[in-house]
Amino acid sequence: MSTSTETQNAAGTPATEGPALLLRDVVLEVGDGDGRIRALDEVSFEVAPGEFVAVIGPSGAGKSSLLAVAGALAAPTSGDVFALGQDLAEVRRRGQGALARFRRQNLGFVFQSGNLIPALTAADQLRLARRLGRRRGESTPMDPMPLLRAVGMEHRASHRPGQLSGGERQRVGIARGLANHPGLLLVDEPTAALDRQRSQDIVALLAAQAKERGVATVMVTHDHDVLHHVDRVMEMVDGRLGPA
Ligand SMILES: Nc1ncnc2c1ncn2[C@@H]1O[C@H](COP(=O)(O)OP(=O)(O)OP(=O)(O)O)[C@@H](O)[C@H]1O
Repeated sequence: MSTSTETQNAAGTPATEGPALLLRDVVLEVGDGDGRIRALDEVSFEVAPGEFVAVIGPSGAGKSSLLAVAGALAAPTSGDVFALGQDLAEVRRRGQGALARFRRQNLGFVFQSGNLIPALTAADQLRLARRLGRRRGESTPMDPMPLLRAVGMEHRASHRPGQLSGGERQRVGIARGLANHPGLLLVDEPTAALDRQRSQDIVALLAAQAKERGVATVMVTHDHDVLHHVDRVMEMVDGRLGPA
């Protein structure tokens, strides 16, 4: 079910007047028995449509856990998570299939080193993502070229990941993350495998896409040199999130 403010745009993506991501008093406990810890400790967090937020913090602070909860990959122990106006607990109650569909159709993920499928060309990475995220009644094959052009990779459309540089793979990974017109893009350490200049280019690209497409973007990073590209920096320490 959706919140009362929700409408559907032409692409079928839920569009809300409220935040693209809302976490309220979220606790995530992980591990067993005595080893049980709070990876997220009463986290409250809002991201507006088109806003680009960086999350920094030491190793083990809970940054990946935050992305997992926001991306419907992990259920919080307590607290509420709304993505694009949808209560993820409610989507989860409809079953794993509904949850996976919601994720594929509405959320985008970008991983550390692109995480591309080795056998597919850059264009086919996007086509596959689009197919997997397609909504009922949508059948038109996707033209991957506009998106590849947007990330400066049109000239590499028929290259496979093994024929691309680290920065190029990351660009294709970003294009793939945007293939289903997500309202929320979750990005995990996008510059980990890149040199300084490429890191700047990639994060500038994410910032431009957030603004052009109105996609709320949450980026976990250790790279303090790229923070001038984002709208807001949050810091995670021992499972607690606050302004940096
Ligand atoms: N499945 C799990 N079982 C037990 N402990 C876990 C599990 N997942 C995460 N943790 C613990 O939860 C805490 C938060 O982990 P998380 O991966 O979210 O941190 P992080 O800030 O992303 O770290 P890094 O920057 O090193 O990737 C850590 O102490 C981690 O060891």
